[in-house]
Amino acid sequence: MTGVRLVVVGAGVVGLSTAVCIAESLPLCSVTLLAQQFSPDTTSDGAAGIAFAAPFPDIPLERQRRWFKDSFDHLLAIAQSQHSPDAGVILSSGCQIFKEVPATKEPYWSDLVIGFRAMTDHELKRFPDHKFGQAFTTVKCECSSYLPWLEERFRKAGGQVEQRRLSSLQELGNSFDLIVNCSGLGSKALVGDAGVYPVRGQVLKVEAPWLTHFIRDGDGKTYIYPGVHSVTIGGTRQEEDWRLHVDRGDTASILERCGRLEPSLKKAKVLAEWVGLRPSRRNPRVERERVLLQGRGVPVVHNYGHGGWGVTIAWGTALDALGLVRQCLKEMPQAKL
Ligand SMILES: Cc1cc2nc3c(=O)[nH]c(=O)nc-3n(C[C@H](O)[C@H](O)[C@H](O)COP(=O)(O)OP(=O)(O)OC[C@H]3O[C@@H](n4cnc5c(N)ncnc54)[C@H](O)[C@@H]3O)c2cc1C
Ligand SMILES: O=C([O-])CC(=O)C(=O)O
Repeated sequence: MTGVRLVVVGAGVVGLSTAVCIAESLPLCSVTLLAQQFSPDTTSDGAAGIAFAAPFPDIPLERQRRWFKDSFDHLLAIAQSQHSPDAGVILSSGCQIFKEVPATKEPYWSDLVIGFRAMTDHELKRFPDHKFGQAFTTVKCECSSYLPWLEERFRKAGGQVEQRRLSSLQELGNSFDLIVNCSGLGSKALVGDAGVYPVRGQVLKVEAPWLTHFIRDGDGKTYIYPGVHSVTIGGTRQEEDWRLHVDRGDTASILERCGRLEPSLKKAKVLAEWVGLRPSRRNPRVERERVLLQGRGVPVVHNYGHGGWGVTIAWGTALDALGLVRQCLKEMPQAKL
């Protein structure tokens, strides 16, 4: 065998990041990216794409910091390069505000973003319902540009692309030596993971070019994120809600809540409405196992379950997945790397 046949399942931000990391680092492997949906039809495409995260309960904070830092540094380098317009990655400054002072005033990533500080009383006067705030500069990664940009990078590294829905990993057993599963919410059925569940999110894209700074309520339900072509305003966090259609009640509630934070939004034209299902899990699953496929033990590296923070940590978890792929390859005596 001249090279290992590797397949990455899933072409959202997690799958594409993982596929690029593997194809660029392991040029002697043949890498196929297989997915039912590609950009612009993935969950990742509609995400606001702000680099921001809440901690997962059972993953050591050092590992989460590494995921955040590797991703942030990767995105920051793009935002500060000539690739920024094509890749849709920009710097974004703004604030997160809280109605009650939070127990943790500094999130674990406060020293990884730029210029993190507590807001002054003077700055908070703009938000009379809020008592505490954090100001910082982060990156905003717009996946409707970023995913096609990554896909081109993947193809340039020799990767191949196939559009197909899998009912079971068994369908891959004969064609591939190593499977990387980045199927997000699809993992619930594809690998029978009962711990995966949807958290429905609805957002609006509005025209308000005068807004340049983001505002996020610490409750995670109301946010205003100015972007390259429009402002994303949201949102909802509805657990176990599989509805993919726009809910009129949610639209009215988003406009009302965001208009209270930023009254000028009442003058903004609504350009689009969008619903996505966050691929949620108590903790993301970034680990390997061996699965019996058509009588053959095939290594599977999992990388899914990023919930509301997939754009933020995709590159970091992709590097971890690459490390797991390398471990699997070391155990294949015939593999040439
Ligand atoms: C409203 C909203 C706003 C958000 N804002 C942010 C934000 O500001 N910052 C942030 O970091 N995150 C945000 N997120 C979260 C982010 O969108 C997700 O964490 C991220 O998109 C997950 O990426 P993924 O690649 O795992 O999944 P997806 O993008 O859903 O991709 C899954 C891929 O797997 C494929 N697949 C699944 N099952 C199968 C199968 N059986 N056969 C073949 N292919 C299959 C799909 O077709 C698709 O290609 C937001 C989410 C929502 C809903
Ligand atoms: O929470 C946010 O600020 C944006 C986000 O990640 C989401 O809606 O999932």
